[in-house]
Amino acid sequence: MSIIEVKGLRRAYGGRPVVDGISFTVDEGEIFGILGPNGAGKTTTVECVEGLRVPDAGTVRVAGLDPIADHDRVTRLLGAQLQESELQPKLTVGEALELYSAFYQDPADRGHLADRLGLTDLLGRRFGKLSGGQKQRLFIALALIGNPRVVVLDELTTGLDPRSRRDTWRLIEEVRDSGVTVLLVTHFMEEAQRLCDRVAVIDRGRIAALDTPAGLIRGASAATVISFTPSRPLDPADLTALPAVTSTSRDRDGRITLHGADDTVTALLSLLARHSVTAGRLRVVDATLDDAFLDLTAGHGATDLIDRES
Ligand SMILES: Nc1ncnc2c1ncn2[C@@H]1O[C@H](COP(=O)(O)OP(=O)(O)OP(=O)(O)O)[C@@H](O)[C@H]1O
Repeated sequence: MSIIEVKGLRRAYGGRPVVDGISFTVDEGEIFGILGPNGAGKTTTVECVEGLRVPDAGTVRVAGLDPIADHDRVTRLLGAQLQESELQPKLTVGEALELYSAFYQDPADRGHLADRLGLTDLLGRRFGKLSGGQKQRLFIALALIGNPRVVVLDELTTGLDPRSRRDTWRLIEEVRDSGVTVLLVTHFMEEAQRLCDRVAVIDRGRIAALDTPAGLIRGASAATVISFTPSRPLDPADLTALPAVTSTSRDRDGRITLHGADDTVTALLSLLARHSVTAGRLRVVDATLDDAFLDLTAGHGATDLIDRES
């Protein structure tokens, strides 16, 4: 069953459309990812879902409610991650939890929430003294304090070191496992691949693709990446003529990389046999969500988005 429905959403700033007819639904209990290059319209989209921005056109429903007309009811069932600047540096973790729980009629048990998010030992610590990972844990706790059915997390792990990011992923999975639907905006492909049940790739205000991470990879024009160093030079025309090849490149050392499909591998092996060429350090790997993303958003600021850890 869908808990979020977005249909034909449009929003312009100063006459410039930044969200240009976006439609998607999020099923209850899934982690739904929103990916896209900088400025693609991701935050504007989720802010319309949260009722923080008024759409110019289209409809948004959260559990059947209009986030603008039914703002109070939507606020009670949707938890949004705060931005760092929204908390006073002198506020302690315990005070922040107390303050935010006062906004709800039936808040979550603060002690239990602090325990679950590893904040119990930090209750007396001021917000300004927390590490990046500790702040993110507090933001997740504050997003959950009203016992929401949906949480919206917008670039939650940006700026975290790899270990804190992985710890945060585990927490997000636990949140989902507790029955809460997660709408996750991220720039990290590895994060989307690991966490998301489905992903919408937004490019220039429109949905470029919507599928499971595996489906997006399969749908990429080059699902297989082949690299090898031939024992003798090969005719580039023979390589580009291989079935399903979408790109070929050769580096300074003569190593060749082909993007293609399973058929490309078989045909390449026949080509090499026919020319009595051996393939040094032959590697055949599946494309990643990075490859699919770059394919879908070619040339639109996408290079900013590659997970640099990988
Ligand atoms: N209040 C505003 N007034 C004018 N332009 C805005 C406003 N908010 C956002 N924009 C512009 O709208 C476009 C989409 O912004 P949005 O924040 O939705 O993109 P995004 O995909 O979340 O980007 P990023 O990945 O960089 O956070 C950008 O060009 C942005 O500069």
